[in-house]
Amino acid sequence: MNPSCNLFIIGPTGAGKTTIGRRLAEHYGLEFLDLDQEIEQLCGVPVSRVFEVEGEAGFRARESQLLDECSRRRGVVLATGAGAVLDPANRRTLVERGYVLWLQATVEQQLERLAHDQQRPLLASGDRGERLTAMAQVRTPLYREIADLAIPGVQEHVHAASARSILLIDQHWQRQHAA
Ligand SMILES: Nc1ncnc2c1ncn2[C@@H]1O[C@H](COP(=O)(O)OP(=O)(O)O)[C@@H](O)[C@H]1O
Ligand SMILES: O=C(O)C1=C[C@@H](OP(=O)(O)O)[C@@H](O)[C@H](O)C1
Ligand SMILES: [Mg+2]
Repeated sequence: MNPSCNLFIIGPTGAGKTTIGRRLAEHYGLEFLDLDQEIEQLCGVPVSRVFEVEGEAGFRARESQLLDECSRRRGVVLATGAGAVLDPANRRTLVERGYVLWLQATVEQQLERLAHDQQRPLLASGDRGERLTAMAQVRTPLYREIADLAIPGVQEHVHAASARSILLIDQHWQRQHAA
């Protein structure tokens, strides 16, 4: 991977954007940034508190602002939040400023991985399976629209998922440069 290139990670909540993104950054010698963590640093409170105080609209405005700032850097792996693709301007930013990697996950995988997680405000109430299914209906076409490469969600450990992602990225990268 070209060290001046940015790698942007998109995909549904619980797909592993934060966890695997960090490992990809280590592997490629790039800096790791997580959009939610950038928002938490700026606001000094967890994302769930930003939703409580400013509502989803307030959170989205901060997300767009920080996406613009982070994506101007070079040589970063940036894990986005699952809803960052909802804004057309964010989608343009991602396409124009880096290589977009879509980590996929089924609703069953999401439910299992997030079973004990209370940090995702959009999953705090209601039936989680229904909410995740409804989110997927809206967001999957948007992920598809901007992804350079999709990594299928497979039942495996984080370590294996990271190694498989690296293999697929390298193959895709080599094909692009051979062409
Ligand atoms: N490919 C994977 N296989 C198994 N567990 C995973 C995988 N990716 C992530 N996880 C686990 O799922 C949880 C959510 O992962 P996270 O990286 O926060 O997802 P995201 O940032 O996409 O919402 C974490 O506990 C993480 O260890
Ligand atoms: O689905 C969403 O819109 C959100 C996903 C979260 O990130 P993850 O994808 O890391 O869970 C976080 O940005 C916020 O809670 C909103
Ligand atoms: Mg995350």
